[in-house]
Amino acid sequence: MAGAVSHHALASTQSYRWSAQSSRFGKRTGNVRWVREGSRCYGGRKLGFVCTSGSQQSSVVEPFQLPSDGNSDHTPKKSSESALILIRHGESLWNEKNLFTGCVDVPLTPKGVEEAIEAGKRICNIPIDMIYTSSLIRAQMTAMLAMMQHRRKKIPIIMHNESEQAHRWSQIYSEETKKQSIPVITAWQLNERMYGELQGLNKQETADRFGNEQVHEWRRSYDIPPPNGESLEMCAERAVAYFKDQIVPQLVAGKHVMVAAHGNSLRSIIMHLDKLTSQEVISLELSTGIPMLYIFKEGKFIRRGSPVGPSEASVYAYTRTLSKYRQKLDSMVS
Ligand SMILES: O=C(O)[C@@H](CO)OP(=O)(O)O
Repeated sequence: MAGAVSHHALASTQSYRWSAQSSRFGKRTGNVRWVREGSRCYGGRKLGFVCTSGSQQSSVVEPFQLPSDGNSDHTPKKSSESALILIRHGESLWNEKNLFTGCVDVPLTPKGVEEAIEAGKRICNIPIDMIYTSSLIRAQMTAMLAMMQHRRKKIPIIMHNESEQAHRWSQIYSEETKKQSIPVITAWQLNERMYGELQGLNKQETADRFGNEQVHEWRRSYDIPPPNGESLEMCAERAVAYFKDQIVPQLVAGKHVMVAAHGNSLRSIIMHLDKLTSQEVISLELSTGIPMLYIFKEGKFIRRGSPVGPSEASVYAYTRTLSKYRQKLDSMVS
């Protein structure tokens, strides 16, 4: 293995995990509410805190610098609220085998398919106008499977803009059909962090060889890259830039967006949204197939946690747009 990687002592011993569970025993770290889940051992350290959903767990994130590209579509509508759903793909065949995956394009396991379907049920009442995925099949499968559960029954369609011909050849010529479709934009910038020379290695065997602390540092530190791979900081440079340049303008224009991506590309985006420090992000863990909801309103992102189920009152009670959308879906089926 090439590349000497410096060894830093791990400063944080807490783990933060998005989950659908709730608990009364919370503590606040900055603008984020963290709730103890229990504990488990990782690399000899006690870990185990959960960041939960529910109205008490909302946090308001400082307003973004809105892009000033002169596009009037991006003018914030005062009354508009947009939903932003972030979802890590379901379990992949290499998650199951405990292999470093990074940018290797591996499909979902049957369990990963189930997770994506379950995630879809949890968000089936939340409006979605546009979907962004990485260019990797596990994120795309997750988005498609989740959308099959959506009550609006729009069909997600991958937009092929890689060449003028691909764009032209994938056009739809019916306005009515377009209205029943959801554009899916694939972007390499949302790909998993490139794991360099760890890709394809077994995580446990790598820890046995290099030590738990070294491997934890490669996996979770902010600015230390694995050998010839990307650090979280390097991953954030492309993923957060893409989020700001391409996705925020859609939210500002009032579009509801789902982003299906990866553990580390989403960690970098959540770090940005929740203003986590480089120490706090070490402990942010995302489970496969758990959808996370933010509301974008008046230039601010409000964390809504992970919807536990399709009818979870707190998700819909909170925003007028979401509750109206759900009422509309209810009236369409009755
Ligand atoms: O192998 C990977 O690409 C990632 C995500 O599965 O692993 P880690 O948990 O180390 O971020």
